[in-house]
Amino acid sequence: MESSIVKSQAYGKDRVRVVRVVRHADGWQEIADYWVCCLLSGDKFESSFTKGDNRMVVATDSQKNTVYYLAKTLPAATVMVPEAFAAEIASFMVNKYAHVTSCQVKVTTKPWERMQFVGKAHPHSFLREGKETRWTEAVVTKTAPPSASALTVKLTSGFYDLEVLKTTNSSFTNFWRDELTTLPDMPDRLLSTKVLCQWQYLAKTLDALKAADFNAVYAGAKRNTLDAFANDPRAWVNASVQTTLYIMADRILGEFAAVDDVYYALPNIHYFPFDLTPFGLKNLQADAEVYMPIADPSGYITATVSRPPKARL
Ligand SMILES: O=c1[nH]c(=O)c2[nH]c(=O)[nH]c2[nH]1
Repeated sequence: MESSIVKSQAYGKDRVRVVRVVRHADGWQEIADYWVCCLLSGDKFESSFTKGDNRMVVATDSQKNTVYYLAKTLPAATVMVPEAFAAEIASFMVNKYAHVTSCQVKVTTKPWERMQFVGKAHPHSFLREGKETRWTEAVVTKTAPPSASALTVKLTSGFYDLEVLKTTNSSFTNFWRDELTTLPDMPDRLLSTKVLCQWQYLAKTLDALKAADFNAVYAGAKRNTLDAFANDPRAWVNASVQTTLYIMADRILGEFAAVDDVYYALPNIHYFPFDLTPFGLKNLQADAEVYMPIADPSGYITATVSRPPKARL
């Protein structure tokens, strides 16, 4: 047992709940509401796993305190953008502790929407809609530990649980057929999915990342997801989930040069027309009007899409 080696380790605090309010002089207020996960790694922590030696362990309680400390002391504009906040927390940790070689910070948020009254935005009241969850993860690593002079950053952002449904313009036909096939061609069907979308930023330094407009990319990823799903005619010709996924990702890469690749996981939440022929009613294929949603099992279509090698800088 004692000869076993620790292949990898990371420890810290998960689900740190922090709410930051920004109060402007004219009464306009903003809110950010986060769950933060902060994890540290470094060889010096190995003995805490293998030898019960905690001397180098920065308590997870102190890591939690740091998140609140930075939420107060960083510029408000940084704290209000999840990507910027995550990258700053991770850099702070690797800069402050020589024995921390890498820090991974994940910030998750269910955004509060500002209330609107007769088209007028309320200055300080918000509404939580049951919409998608936004998250980001910054991993800051020292390239020449213990010095923090050279840092690389891997920044990934995304959203999940964006539920969508369309009642036509989806199909699944001409698929492989053999003795195990029972599904008929579906030239027109309901399509419903719970979108998970994530993208990686091309830039690998904190300075280069500062140029990216993270909120615009997030809004654009969501807009392209919805627009491809509902409106892109390319997704109607051979309108499988696979085709729809590729078009969504291709549009994001086309719009945002800062994005290196895009990953989607799209469950195909089946809505099957209910067979009413025993009651003398036509409800299949072109006659379908009454459906039975099937929670389990669902299809599950995933892909990571990037630019062709020559198009990457
Ligand atoms: O869009 C789809 N892709 C599939 O791979 C598949 N398989 C299936 O049974 N239905 C569907 N729909």
